[in-house]
Amino acid sequence: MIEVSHCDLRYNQAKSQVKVYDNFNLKIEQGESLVLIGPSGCGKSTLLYLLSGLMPPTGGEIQIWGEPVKGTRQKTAFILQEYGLFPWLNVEQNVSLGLRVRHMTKGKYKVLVEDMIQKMGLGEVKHNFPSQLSGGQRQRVALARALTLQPDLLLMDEPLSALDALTRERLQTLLLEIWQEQQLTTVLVTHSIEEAVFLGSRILVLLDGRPTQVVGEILNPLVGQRGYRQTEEFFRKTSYVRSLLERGGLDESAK
Ligand SMILES: Nc1ncnc2c1ncn2[C@@H]1O[C@H](COP(=O)(O)OP(=O)(O)OP(=O)(O)O)[C@@H](O)[C@H]1O
Repeated sequence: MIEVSHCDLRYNQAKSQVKVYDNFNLKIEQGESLVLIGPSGCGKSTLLYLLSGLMPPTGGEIQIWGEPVKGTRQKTAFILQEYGLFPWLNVEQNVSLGLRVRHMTKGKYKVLVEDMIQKMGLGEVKHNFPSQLSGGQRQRVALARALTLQPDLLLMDEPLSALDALTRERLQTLLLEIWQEQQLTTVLVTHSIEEAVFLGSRILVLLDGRPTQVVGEILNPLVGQRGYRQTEEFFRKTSYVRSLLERGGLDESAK
């Protein structure tokens, strides 16, 4: 289990401090696909940074599988909003980067990288540079690079937001397949209600308060079922998430 216990997080700004998290608690079970949704600035990315170990909490503790997080971990993969690809490396080199950094020999990583490139449908563009790829292809390269490292926790910050609607749906399906096949624990940030309900086995709706509050926690047991997007239950869940977000907005303006 992943446990965020009594965490505080404050940012120093020009003349004040922003208290984003105050005594925040969260548990994530192994194999869950947790989605974070909420208005801009409510603290979604900050929570990912805390889980990644890139940013220590100002108070409290985070444990992953019983181990306190004290900096980044090899088994946590983090996909950022702008893909994080190196423009001077081609697809193959970008995908193999993590393995090379870990000093895996070329003989070993070549096979793994080629497998992943094929799985992600990048075979035809493997010698291309990021500038020669579409947004969807770049996103698949970022995913491929993360997955070659066989993470046990995959964090994603709005990974599909820059894509056109159809490419986005295709990649949502790919993410779902990866999550189901590998029983990966994932935490994904999105602004899209449909994406949250399509991908999240649990959805946390956050409110832009100071500190951040969880205004809704929705279990979504049918996630991953064939044709889920077309069901009444899917529609019901998206309406519910929307109503929580709207109520959050109303509360905010009533302050
Ligand atoms: N490095 C920083 N220094 C100071 N304040 C910050 C810093 N990073 C974020 N903040 C503030 O903390 C709050 C939460 O930011 P965060 O990026 O986590 O929100 P978010 O929900 O991910 O937003 P978005 O949906 O726009 O990406 C915001 O008010 C933001 O202005």
